[in-house]
Amino acid sequence: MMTFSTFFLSSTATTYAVATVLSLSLGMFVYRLAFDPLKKFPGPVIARFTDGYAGYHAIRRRLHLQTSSDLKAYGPVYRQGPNRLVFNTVTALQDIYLNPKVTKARAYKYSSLEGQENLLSTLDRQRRRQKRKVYGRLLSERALQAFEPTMHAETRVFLRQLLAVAGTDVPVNMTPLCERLVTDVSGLMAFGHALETQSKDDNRFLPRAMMGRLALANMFVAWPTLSILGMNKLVVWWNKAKFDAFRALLMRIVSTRMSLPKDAKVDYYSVATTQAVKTNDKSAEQNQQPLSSPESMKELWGEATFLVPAGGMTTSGALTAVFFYLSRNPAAYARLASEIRTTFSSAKAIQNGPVLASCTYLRAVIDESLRLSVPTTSMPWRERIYGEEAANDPAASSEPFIVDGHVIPPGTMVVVNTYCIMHNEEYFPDPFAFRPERWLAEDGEDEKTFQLRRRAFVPFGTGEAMCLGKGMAYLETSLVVAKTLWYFDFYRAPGAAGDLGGGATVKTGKDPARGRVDEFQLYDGIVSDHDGPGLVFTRRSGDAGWDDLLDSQSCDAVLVS
Ligand code: HEM
Repeated sequence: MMTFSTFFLSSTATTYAVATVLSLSLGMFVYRLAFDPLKKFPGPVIARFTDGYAGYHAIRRRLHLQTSSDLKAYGPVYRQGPNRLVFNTVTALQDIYLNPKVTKARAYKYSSLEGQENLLSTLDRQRRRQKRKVYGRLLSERALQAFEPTMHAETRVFLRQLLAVAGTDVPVNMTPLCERLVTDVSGLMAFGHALETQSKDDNRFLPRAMMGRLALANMFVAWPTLSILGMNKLVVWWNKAKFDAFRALLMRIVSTRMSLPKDAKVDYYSVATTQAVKTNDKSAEQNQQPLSSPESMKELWGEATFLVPAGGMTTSGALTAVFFYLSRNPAAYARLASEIRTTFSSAKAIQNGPVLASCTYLRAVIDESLRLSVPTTSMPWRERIYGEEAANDPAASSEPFIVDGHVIPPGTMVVVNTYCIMHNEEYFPDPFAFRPERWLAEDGEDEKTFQLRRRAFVPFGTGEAMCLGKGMAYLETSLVVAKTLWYFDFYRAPGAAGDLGGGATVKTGKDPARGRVDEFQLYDGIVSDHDGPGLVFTRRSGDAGWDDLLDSQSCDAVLVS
């Protein structure tokens, strides 16, 4: 039984605790309202006190939509968290991402769910440069040339699946189909591993598992307090079976590859190890020696958790967006189909080179789809260099950090969101309309306006963390779209199956920001998720040279249920 003295002591302790919390909260409240260096910036009141505002919308996978409507409400700069500012101009892009004294924000470290280190979560600039060098070699033009036959082979499997349903009126959900294609390409590029998700069931959980992880990572970057409170561990524990399966598969891929000689395949593994020797970098060489040690295994697995989704899920977003917009814009569809069918003489002739590059309408369709439904809606937060780096560069620290004419206080994170700037009416009039012609300068527009639009087009980011896979993404998307149009015609499926992927459907619910039926819907994540479109395929008229595909083994397309 509680004695009077223990009751008195505990109630006194409780009173002190409550009083302390209350005064700290009151102090914080007064500071945020009266003395906070960011107090002049507009924004939702709650965002002055907590990252929970952005976190809430990230959890609901609509942070890009909320950011877009907040920018309309508050103007071209607003405060999204206690130390976060969102901008939306091309000058801000330049001031932030092309400033050598600005670096990836510390919030990126929360993108690592299980403590693994990879290019995405690495903050040290020296280490990032080393890692980017390896990725740069893997994704160089020469390496892509060597890898192109693999892309063709995987695309053939994809086309065979379409062939199996062509003419049947059975609707195909393009999301799983495209995800499997790009996951297989990505697995081969990363570790020379045939995941075979297109043709077999075993590893088919992988694309969805990757998407789930990328959504969680995005949530923790938006609201780091969740991670600090250990929610990331709770999420991993709660989804143990899924995390274990994902980890086991990637570990298997990595260890299988490590058991082969490094030059057995042209992939990330061979490039990473060769790089260590070529650079004559002592530490890299030392790292290379114990490649079978757990340390290297851990490092490779960490990189795999970035590389496989970065190389795959992004391109799946691009492909599905192109299929969605083409199926809803008959004039653009007809012009592109004609371009492909008159430029090439056979499906085999569709390959990387000057002829593919001459398909300017194809490129315009891809760019307009990337603009409207960008595969990475996440916020690429940046901040001014800090810590040791800042200490070693006193000149940089003494210069003010200015974005769009605003002096940014130290420790503030700044961002331009790709979805928002690519829907900014100032650069893209009628921003939700699908108009590939924007990219062809066909409407007699002046050069200055056209160039400004190009500067605002940043689906691959800009600056020192800019995408290194841009060439691969354009090549893969161009090959798949061109070959599909070479063999087939496709249409929006009738009924509810045809609504898949657009706004104002059962899936998008009553969210007013998801009311545009002709906008391919994105679900915010480090890589944005999507579903659909639901399409019906037929063999196209004329001689498409079917022999190349007719030797097809059994196919297994993904139908809209
Ligand atoms: C349409 C497809 C793609 C889109 C829209 C896209 C978009 C992006 C964006 C926006 C970034 C910058 C992130 C930031 O600033 O924090 C990025 C970085 C990167 N992407 Fe892509 N990407 C695509 C395809 C690919 C492919 C196929 C690869 C191949 C592996 C790839 C590899 C990378 C790498 C290595 C980085 C650098 C990350 C860093 O330095 O932190 N991407 N990508």
